[in-house]
Amino acid sequence: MCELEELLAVWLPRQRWFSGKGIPLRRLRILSRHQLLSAGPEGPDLDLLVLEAGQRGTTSRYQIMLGSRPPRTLPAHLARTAIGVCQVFGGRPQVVYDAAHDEELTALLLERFTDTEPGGRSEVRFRTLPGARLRTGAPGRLLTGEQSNTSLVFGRDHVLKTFRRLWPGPNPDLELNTALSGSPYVAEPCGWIEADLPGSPTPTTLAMLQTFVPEATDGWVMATANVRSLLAGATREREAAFAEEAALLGRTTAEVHRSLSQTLPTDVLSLDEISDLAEAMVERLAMATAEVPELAEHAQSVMSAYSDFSQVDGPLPTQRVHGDYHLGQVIRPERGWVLLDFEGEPTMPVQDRRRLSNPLRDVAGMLRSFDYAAGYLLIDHPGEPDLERSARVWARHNREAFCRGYADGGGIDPDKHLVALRAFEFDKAVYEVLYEARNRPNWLRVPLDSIASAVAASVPG
Ligand SMILES: Nc1ncnc2c1ncn2[C@@H]1O[C@H](COP(=O)(O)OP(=O)(O)O)[C@@H](O)[C@H]1O
Ligand SMILES: O=P(O)(O)O[C@H]1O[C@H](CO)[C@@H](O[C@H]2O[C@H](CO)[C@@H](O)[C@H](O)[C@H]2O)[C@H](O)[C@H]1O
Repeated sequence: MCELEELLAVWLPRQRWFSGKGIPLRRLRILSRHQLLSAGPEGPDLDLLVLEAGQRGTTSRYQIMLGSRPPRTLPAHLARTAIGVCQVFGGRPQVVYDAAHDEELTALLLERFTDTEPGGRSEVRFRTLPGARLRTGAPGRLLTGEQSNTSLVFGRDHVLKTFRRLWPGPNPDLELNTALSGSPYVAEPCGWIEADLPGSPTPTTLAMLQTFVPEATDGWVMATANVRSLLAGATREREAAFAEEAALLGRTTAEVHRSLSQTLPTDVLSLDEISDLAEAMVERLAMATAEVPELAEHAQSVMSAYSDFSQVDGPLPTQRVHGDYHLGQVIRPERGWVLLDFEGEPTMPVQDRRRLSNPLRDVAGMLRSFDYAAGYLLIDHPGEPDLERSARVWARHNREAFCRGYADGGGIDPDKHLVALRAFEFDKAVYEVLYEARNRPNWLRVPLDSIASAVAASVPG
């Protein structure tokens, strides 16, 4: 390992967006380096690095924008982004840092889209979609939050989402947003950055440029504010107002599913394929139970839901879906709900995320999210049965409102497919158990408690 790789090997696993948490990092190497700016001896320089991280026999690729400046010249506000001091690619010692925080450098990324020959033959290409109108000049402000990727907002015009974990080929977020282009329910895509990477026959998407949707509140913030006010004694009218939002979200979801089914391929799962899907759910449960033993006490009941699903009266229609649908993926500007982040579950291999699926998978994701909003607020109120009852009633009302909206909007009626819905919900909750154990252990109770309640609700008597 070179010095820079050694520094990165310590820094990478500590990042919020590193998806291999909990598994030791065995190897790290810089797979490719693309110089985006070299400002001379005083710096700063900007390099786009693709790292290859080896863990437990598998390798994953991550993207970082590496800033470098002469030692002791890193502005104070960037001090906490420093990765270390080392010789960068054989040159003089430099302080290297995560350039996503450096507005002087991120402004340059947007400018690059307007270069007269954005495509060119370079290994990294800045592409724009036909008709996209770009407004440059604003610095790229980093969005903070619980993110799997890193997004930069330019003024009130654009968001550049840089994908941290890279998979070969087009990123599903770009693919689906492009298919939905023109829909009022997505943020209009404007372009993307792609690169030819070693070992990958098709270009890999590095980032996606979208229109910024101003003055929007995220669904998770709205939902948790509503539960919180209810627990603090707010009126039922306030709760009912949010249920209207849940119903509108259901209708919007159905509209988006319909558009996806009209513009991208669809299929039908045979009975054998449904059985295979149930088998994949069983495998995920086994993997999660090995990592989180508390799941074991519910495994039998969850398996029996999967077994019921494997025998449903097929065939089951499939199409491209969101894949990781929850309240944090939807924002609410004045015009109605807007759906974001069609990347699918960030830890799943891209070929699985591109697979056609039944739209009830997304319905189940959102239903889980209403449970989450209620359960999250109960973490700080253990042993308060009245609060728990109110929070659970809140979740039930919003789940019902969402399903009603979904069916009214022309989607499959979730109430008529309870066996499939139950299996998808369990599968999502199992995914969440793994996700929380690896990323936010003090949230682990939220999906575990949901599984326990769903299991208890199915026990006769
Ligand atoms: N086009 C947009 N307009 C307004 N806000 C956005 C836009 N895209 C993303 N955001 C904000 O950034 C957050 C994270 O975006 P998302 O695509 O979900 O990234 P990640 O994959 O990292 O979770 C969203 O929850 C939303 O608050
Ligand atoms: O939005 P991401 O693509 O980063 O999705 C991952 O992180 C989510 C958390 O940020 C996680 O969602 C879970 O927590 C949410 C509240 O923070 C809740 O609304 C979701 O229902 C719950 O699944 C998501 O699972 C994960 O893939």
